[in-house]
Amino acid sequence: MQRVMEVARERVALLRLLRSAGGLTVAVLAGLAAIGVAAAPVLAILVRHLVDAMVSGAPYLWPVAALAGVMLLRQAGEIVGEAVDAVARKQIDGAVRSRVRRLTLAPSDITHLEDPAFHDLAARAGDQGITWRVRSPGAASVGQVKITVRMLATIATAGVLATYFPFLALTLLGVSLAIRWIIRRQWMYLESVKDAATPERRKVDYWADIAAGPEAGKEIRVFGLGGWVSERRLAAHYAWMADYWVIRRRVLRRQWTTGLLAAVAALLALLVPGLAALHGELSVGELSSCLVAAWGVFAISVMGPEAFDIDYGRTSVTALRALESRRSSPRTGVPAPGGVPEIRFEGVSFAYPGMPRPVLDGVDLTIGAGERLAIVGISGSGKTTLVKLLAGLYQPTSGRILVDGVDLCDLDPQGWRRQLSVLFQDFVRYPLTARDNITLAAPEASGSDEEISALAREVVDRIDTVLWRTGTGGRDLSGGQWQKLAIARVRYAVSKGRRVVVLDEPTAHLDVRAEAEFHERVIGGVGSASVVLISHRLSTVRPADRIVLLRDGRVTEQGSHDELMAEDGEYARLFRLQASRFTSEGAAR
Ligand SMILES: Nc1ncnc2c1ncn2[C@@H]1O[C@H](COP(=O)(O)OP(=O)(O)OP(=O)(O)O)[C@@H](O)[C@H]1O
Repeated sequence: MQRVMEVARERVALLRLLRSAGGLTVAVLAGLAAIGVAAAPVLAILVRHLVDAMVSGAPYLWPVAALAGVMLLRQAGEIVGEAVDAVARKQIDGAVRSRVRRLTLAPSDITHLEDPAFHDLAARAGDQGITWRVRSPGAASVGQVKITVRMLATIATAGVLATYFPFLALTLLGVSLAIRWIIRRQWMYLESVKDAATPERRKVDYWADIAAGPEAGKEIRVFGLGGWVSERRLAAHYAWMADYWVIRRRVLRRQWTTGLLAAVAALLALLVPGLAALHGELSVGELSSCLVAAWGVFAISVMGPEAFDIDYGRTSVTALRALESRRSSPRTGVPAPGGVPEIRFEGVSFAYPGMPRPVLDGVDLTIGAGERLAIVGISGSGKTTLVKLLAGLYQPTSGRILVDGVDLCDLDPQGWRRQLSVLFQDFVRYPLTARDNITLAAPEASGSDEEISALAREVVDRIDTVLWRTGTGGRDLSGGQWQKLAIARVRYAVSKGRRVVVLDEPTAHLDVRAEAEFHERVIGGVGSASVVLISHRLSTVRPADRIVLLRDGRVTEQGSHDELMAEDGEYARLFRLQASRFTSEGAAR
């Protein structure tokens, strides 16, 4: 019973999706549905009048005209229906995809983006691509309309047959629905097998993207990985489909049961009215009507394409519901304090979801208002993670981050981020204009052409140059030019009022001159804002007010460059190691 309720809920949810198709489309669908429901029983009735008139020699012009009219109407309905269905499908699919995108973007942190279960649900909820059927929520929703029409038409046609043979009508309806139920169960089982393999399907998509996308194109060619990538894609495809193929073969072998049931039902549908006509209990017209009606009832046993659309697409609805239920209401909080804040990490620990060991393990650190703080440490010591916590992209597992004494968790995330300007180590190279690549760091503000051009001068002549290598008329930048543009992005955001600047490896791609000028031009140019600078190049961090060394998830050393050198600890050792490589002594070694 619970399962029946669940299926009914799914079906209603599918019909509800129609709201996204727009009023006019739904109205036309409803009109076509009415024609679809009425056509089959009306045809069965008209056939009787036509045949009886012909047999008795009465005029049969009007039954012919009526019959032709209904058939024409049904045919026209099917033609128009194809187009309207396509429109409705597209509108619903578009709406569902937008919904999934909104749900993906809604959380103010990024924990969900690293949860495979979230990605599986998002893949199921969205358009599932084109296999031999279009597997999408729109197709399922339109399919639900069609199946509803078919069911109502079948019941009405069974009603026509029941006026002569109620028991036959009921039996035929029962057997036809049973056949349908069996086939549907088999296909649903198959669909659940495929659904369970969604993580495998994502791997197929990954390998397909790697093979065809521009990102990995260079390495694939230089490493000679073309064949290997194709094999991995194929292997992923087999891993995804292997169980499915085995089970599908088993299901196909079992089709004889439904074939047998169908043969018995067809025999009954022919024999019962036929024998009655032989015994003079039915006129030829009534016999024709019964046969047409019986065939109409029997037709419901055939799983039309819409049934597959529903069973393939209903997983979208279930997944969308699951995504909705995971949605937490957007985090709000108190407005971020005004002015340049003091930021204090108090015993902050953090482990990535699903990871056994914490990356940060009791970090105590204060970033004074207006301070130029550098964070150094070996690769993987947690520098970027600290920045992500500072930006509120993750919550500390324990401990807290205070902004002018207010817990970061209690601050309005959007308001807090309006105070930050972050240049991530893996900053995004947006396939947009140079202007957009700069101004999107402070989308709420507007910048004059002059100021944007001044910021972009070193990189491009025209700020409206499109930086999209695969786009028509676009051009690409070198790694260092992109980094300069990303730095321009930060400077722009600071000019629009950001008060805390975070720079994660901002000079990694810069040439020697640009690196040498970095401190004066970029750090010196941020005015009273605080700066958190992360770099492996210790020459870059040397002028900072304070340098912090992260090790084993904790702050182990801190002080100015001179203080740390005097301390002669890990920082001093790393600094000497780097410096020695530029001295004749180091070069000779
Ligand atoms: N999204 C993630 N999920 C799981 N573990 C992660 C994730 N991001 C980073 N880590 C792990 O956390 C640790 C710290 O990574 P983080 O990027 O903060 O180091 P880092 O000090 O910035 O390194 P680098 O100097 O190389 O940039 C690493 O061991 C890394 O493998």
